[in-house]
Amino acid sequence: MLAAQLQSYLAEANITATVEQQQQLIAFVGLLHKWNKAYNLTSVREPEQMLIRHIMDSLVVSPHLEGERFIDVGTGPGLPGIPLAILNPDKQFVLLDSLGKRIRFQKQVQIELKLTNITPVESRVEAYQPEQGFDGVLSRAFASITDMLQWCHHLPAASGKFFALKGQLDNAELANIPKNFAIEQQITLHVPHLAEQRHLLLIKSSD
Ligand SMILES: C[S@@+](CC[C@H](N)C(=O)[O-])C[C@H]1O[C@@H](n2cnc3c(N)ncnc32)[C@H](O)[C@@H]1O
Repeated sequence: MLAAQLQSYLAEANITATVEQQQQLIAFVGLLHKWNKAYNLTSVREPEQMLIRHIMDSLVVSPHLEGERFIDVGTGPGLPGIPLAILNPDKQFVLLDSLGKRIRFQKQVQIELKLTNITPVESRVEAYQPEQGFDGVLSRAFASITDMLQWCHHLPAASGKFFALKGQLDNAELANIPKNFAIEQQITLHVPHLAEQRHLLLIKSSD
């Protein structure tokens, strides 16, 4: 049932996934559902809704990713990082969150789904010092754009950018982003069967 739903949502969104990737996505939903009570992972309780609100909402970002190395800041249970890692096995994803129990959940997912391209990290983002800058800094339901840029300015490589997944855009928030950053592109995302507006902001340092 869930597998058929996923297949039709992927077709609607024009996203290609192998049978194995589809199985991994469904298994991820199963683990989110199984461990949600114990780990308090998401307010979305039903697997059918998780498919739309978490899996598809993450996957629609995939066609817009540029580069090989990404960090998902404030990833919680691995959103959008884990669905994107499943769909893009050639890209690497650091999944960072300050809450240990969410990182423990991600490690369990990593083992059960045999994901070799994710690295769960428990840290506050402000304190995290990577050896190398990232091509992309992903965020979803993390912080205001201004706070996110202030806390994460040290993370992208010189050519890297921020990929901020947002709901309804707040004009005041957009107008007030720090002066040394510029919104390069504002993309409207279409998530099958989701009524709410979704946007992806691509932001670059203008220094
Ligand atoms: C609302 S949740 C969003 C989780 C996920 N990105 C999603 O879309 O479902 C925000 C997450 O950010 C984490 N977080 C908040 N401040 C943080 C910080 N300074 N450094 C790292 N993680 C942080 C929280 O622990 C929480 O898991």
